[in-house]
Amino acid sequence: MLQQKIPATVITGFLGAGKTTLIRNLLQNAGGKRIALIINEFGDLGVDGDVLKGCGAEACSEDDIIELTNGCICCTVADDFIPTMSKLLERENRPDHIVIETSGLALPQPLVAAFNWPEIKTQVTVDGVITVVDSAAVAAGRFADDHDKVDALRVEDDNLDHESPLEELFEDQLTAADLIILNKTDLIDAAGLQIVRDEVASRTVRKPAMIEAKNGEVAAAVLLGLGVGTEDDIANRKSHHELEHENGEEHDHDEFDSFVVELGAIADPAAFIERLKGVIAEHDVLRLKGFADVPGKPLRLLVQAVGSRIDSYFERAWTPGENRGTRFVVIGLHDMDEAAVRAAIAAAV
Ligand SMILES: Nc1nc2c(ncn2[C@@H]2O[C@H](COP(=O)(O)OP(=O)(O)OP(=O)(O)O)[C@@H](O)[C@H]2O)c(=O)[nH]1
Repeated sequence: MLQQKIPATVITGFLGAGKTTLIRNLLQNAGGKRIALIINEFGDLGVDGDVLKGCGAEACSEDDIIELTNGCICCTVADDFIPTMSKLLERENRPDHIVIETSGLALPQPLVAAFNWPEIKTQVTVDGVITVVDSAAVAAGRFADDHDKVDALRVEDDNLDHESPLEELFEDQLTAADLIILNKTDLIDAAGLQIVRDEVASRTVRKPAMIEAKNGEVAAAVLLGLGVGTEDDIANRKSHHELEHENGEEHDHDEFDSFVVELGAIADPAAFIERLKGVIAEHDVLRLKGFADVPGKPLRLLVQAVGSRIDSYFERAWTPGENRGTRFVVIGLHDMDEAAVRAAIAAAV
């Protein structure tokens, strides 16, 4: 008998938009579905996988969480993603649904196109691409901040086809969407939300449905079961890169850079976080996340910065034998001064 194809949902969206938060909520409310999760992160510290392990054990045990850390999923489709999917599909106990969290810097298009590879196409279909949007960042003009500058340059140079890397990526992730989640609505008012709706709508010609959310609280029935089969429509959702390089030139992430900072214990987390806000603003760090060792505390402190908005909470106990320490991944544009940022973060302790 022919096996039914397993539906796979791709969750994308810029750095810090709330993808992991949405998935955590989904795993905790999966309604009996067994979900396999493939997580891809930019930067050498598997924070998202760590945050998700154990949070929805019934829907997704630790074995069902697979981390792809070898670069952005859109560039490692052949070497990483396809072999991972093949292994997953060989398992005796196949999942009901597969959820893939792309890195915040990934283009979803090459990933979705991979579902047309023969070894995948017969067994899995893309249920839909869900793009999570940080509404507060959009309302603050985060993805359009170079607009005037770029427009002015365009007047001088007709050949200019590049927007800012943030803006391009933002549009590419929206272009791929079957459903757009306007997340973080708690951080903006009604007028701000209207600006976000208009801004997001103006950046996609296909006009997928948009729903509002805070803390990624969206019912599993809304997220899963879109039934689109996105892989069959991927030719209509070309990224800027594909439009500009129809000759097949390789896409890369040269515009962005990341590194890991290791520090000693943080004795006064509140003061550290206040100082960190200043460092992030001064150096235009896009994203910082990781765990801190606070002396005298049995739990590790999760620190999450998206721009200079920082959340932190004690997350779980350090396990016996685990190396207590403070480690953060820092992500910024490629011209970020790594040495200066490292020094400034160290000085903030
Ligand atoms: N105020 C507010 N904060 C949110 C909301 N959703 C997520 N966050 C916070 O935003 C930060 C980033 O959330 P994540 O879910 O890790 O974002 P992400 O998209 O997975 O991040 P990357 O994988 O690094 O790209 C965390 O501190 C979350 O607690 C929301 O709706 N409102």
